[in-house]
Parts: sequence; C-alpha cells; structure tokens
Amino acid sequence: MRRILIVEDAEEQLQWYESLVEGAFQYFLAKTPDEAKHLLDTEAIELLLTDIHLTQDSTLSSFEGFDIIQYAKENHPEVLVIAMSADPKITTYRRAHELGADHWLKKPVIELQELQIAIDAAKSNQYLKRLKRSNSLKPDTNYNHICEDGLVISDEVRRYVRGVAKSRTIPCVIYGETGTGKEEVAKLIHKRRTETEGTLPFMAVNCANLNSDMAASILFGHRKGAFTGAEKTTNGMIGEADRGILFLDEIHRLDEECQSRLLRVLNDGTYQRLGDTKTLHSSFQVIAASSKDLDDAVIDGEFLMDLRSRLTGVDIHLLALRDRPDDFDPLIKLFFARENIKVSEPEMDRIISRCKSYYWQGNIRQLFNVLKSFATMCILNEEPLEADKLPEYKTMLAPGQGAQKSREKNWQRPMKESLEELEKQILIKALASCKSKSEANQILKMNRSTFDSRLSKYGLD
Ligand SMILES: Nc1ncnc2c1ncn2[C@@H]1O[C@H](COP(=O)(O)OP(=O)(O)OP(=O)(O)O)[C@@H](O)[C@H]1O
Repeated sequence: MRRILIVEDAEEQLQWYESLVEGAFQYFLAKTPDEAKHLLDTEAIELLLTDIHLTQDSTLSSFEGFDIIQYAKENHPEVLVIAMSADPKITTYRRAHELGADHWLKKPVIELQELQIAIDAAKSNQYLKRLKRSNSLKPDTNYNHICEDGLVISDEVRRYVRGVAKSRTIPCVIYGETGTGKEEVAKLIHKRRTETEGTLPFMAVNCANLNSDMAASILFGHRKGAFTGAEKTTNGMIGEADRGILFLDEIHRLDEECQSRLLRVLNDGTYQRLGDTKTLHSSFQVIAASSKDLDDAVIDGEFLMDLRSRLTGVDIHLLALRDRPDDFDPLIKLFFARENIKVSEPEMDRIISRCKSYYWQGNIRQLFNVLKSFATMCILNEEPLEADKLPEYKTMLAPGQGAQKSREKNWQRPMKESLEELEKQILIKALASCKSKSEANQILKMNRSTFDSRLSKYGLD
C-alpha cells in the first residue's frame, strides 16, 4: 500500500482527508511544517499532499506549504508532491510548480477519485521531468539512402537490437574496441523500445570516468549533507533510469562497492542512496558495454561473479573498423552527407580506398574525426578535397607500425647521413654491452684514435 503524508492545518479537513484515504493508502497526518518535515525524514513517504496556506497559527506565514514542497524536493526528490489550495490565483499554483510540485488539487477535495486522477497526472509529470534530464533524445535526421537510423550496422547486430528492445528487461553486454559504436547501439535499443512503448529515459554513465569517491553518489544518489558539498538530495542515475534504460559504459571499471550495490538493485529493484537508510525502488533495463571480456574480468578478480551472472543475457560483439572493410563506403558517405559536403564520385572512391588501408586504433570515432579535420583544412585553404591530403596520425596505424614506417622512410636521405646514423647506433650498443671503452674498441677492431673521435662526434664520450 502506498504511503501518503497529508499536511493540513484545519482539524476538520484533516479528519475528512483521513476518511477519504483510509483503506486505500497507508497514511500519515501533519498539521505543521515541522511535523511534516519530520515525517518526510523518517517514514519513507511516497506521496505528499500538502495544503499551501497553513494559517492556523497566526504567527506562521500563510504560504508555508511552499516551504514544505521545497523541503520535500530538496531532501526527498523521489516523493511525488501534490499541492492543494482553494486559492483561485494561478500564480499560487505556478509558484508550487516552480518549487517542484508535480501536480495540484483544487480544494475542497470531495472524492477519492479526484486524488487518484491527480496522482496519475503527478506521476506522468514527474516522469516527463526525468525524461527531459535523460540524454537520449537527439534530432532524428534521415540518412536512410545510406543506412537505416543513421548507423552502419550489420543485419545480425540489428536483429539482436530488436530482440533486446522487445524483451524490455533482458540485460545486454556490448563488446568492442573504443569508438566501435557501443553507445550508439545502446541508443538504438532505446530508440526501438520507444517506438513501441513511448518515451522512456536513457541514462548513460561511463564507469571509467567515475572516481571511486563519487561513483556511488553519481549512480545511487546521495542524501543532502551526506558529504561535504552534498547540498541537495539526489536520485542518482539508477533512480533517473527507472522504467527506462541504464547504459553502463566500461562496466568492468566499476569499483567493488558499486558492483555489489548494482547487483542488489538488479536482483530486487531496491537500493539506498549514500548517507540514507531509506529503501528506494527502481526498475530498469541494464545495457553494459566493455572493452574487456567480463568473464576475463571475473577471472582477473576485477568483477563480481554474481554480477556477471546477473548480466547474462544477450552479448553483442562489435567488430573493429579494420575488420569491416565493406563499412568504409557507407560510413564515409554518411559523414559527408551529415556535414553537407559534396565530393565527386572518383575522389570519394579514392578517399574510401585510402581510408581502408589504415588500421584505425580509434575506429569509427577516429575515422570521423580525421575526416572532419581533413575537410576543415581543405575548406579553410580553399582547396578541393583530395584523398592525398588526408592527414596521417600514428594512431591511424597499427601499434608499432608508426616507428616501422618512419624506419622504412629512412633511406630517403644522403647516404653519408644513413651511414653515420648506423655507426652511432652500433657504438651505442657496443658501449652498453661492454664493461669498458677499450673492450668495445677491441671488439669493433677500430683504430683507437678513430674510435675516440667518433665517440666525441656523437656525444658518447
Ligand atoms: N555504426 C555506426 N554508424 C555510424 N556512426 C557510428 C557508428 N558507430 C559509431 N559511430 C560514430 O562513432 C562515434 C563513437 O561511437 P560510440 O561512442 O558509440 O563508441 P563506443 O564504442 O561507445 O566508444 P567508447 O568505448 O570509447 O565509449 C559516435 O559518436 C558516432 O558518431
């Protein structure tokens, strides 16, 4: 049964509300702001119904209901707040709304049904406020002539996405190197769900960016005053994701305490915010992403076995860009279409084939960044976009390949320079391997004065 707190200073009206809600709610009654605040702090209230004009005591201001609304929203943001007033002025209701009231009721309230309608409206409003804070809604531009949903994804991944979205609850782990589109796939699952269920929150957290002091507070919220700087009580990402999707990027980087708390909320839907004993509820679909196999993370002692089991559902593996050569064509065309840049067909083909020759350590994100830099430089210099102007960064090459490439280019200089470089490297190795210069000199069988002059020339003496 839902727990309601009714705040009303007039005794008769309080009795009336009591008779109205009896049997339908577990109720608590308060006549003054102090009583109301105390009950809010101690009784895990879910719904607050407060009069705005609390005037029984002539020393009190007539608008103390505002104070209670503000207190509830700052300290117990999960509580649904309905403001009541017989005041016909719209400004009164607007102020209540600005302070965070989720809905209002015009007094007198005659029937329980009126309250129930107001509760439904308040719930929708609270949910809409959460949606506005959620970070999934981005303008949907149509690039269907290149790829569906503006994403270049294999049919297999699209099938998994549809399945995960349809189930609404099954957990999903997306694997892939950085920049392969893990978050984009998570957002696509969200998009598919909204198509059938209407808008729902999508909260994304990168666990690698959470420092361990803040991780629990960001995920599970905190109570006002729980630590220095905690000025407001917060819901945390877990609370904000209620009825929607929580995307946990780099989940294997979550600290152990957060892993245990996460396991609990995934098991029974309950959690506590930092510094609070109140039990809160949140029910969401979890989508995790990881660049490390979670089973390996369990074996390496970095990830809780139980949490790994709880996350067992659908695993989606995204290939590195270099292993999806056919995707360069649509990805590069998508990039230029989005940027509204026209490129001739033969030049486009050259750009695509040049891009295919790289390794792309940063995958699609890096490809787009390099294309952006390339296009910007050409436009600024008023030059046509030509494939041979594509910049080349070391991270576009395979790890270690950068050094090798520069060695390969080493011959393109005067022979004397190359021979001197070689001579210097041999002398360095000889000095490092021998106990003395004399020993190095003997092994190299050089004239001693030539040997000494070379050491001096290369700064090795
Ligand atoms: N399949 C795709 N089609 C089109 N663009 C994509 C695709 N995947 C990724 N991108 C682009 O690459 C960028 C990076 O993608 P995303 O952030 O989803 O990668 P990630 O795998 O989550 O990276 P990280 O592990 O570093 O968080 C996106 O902003 C998007 O522009």
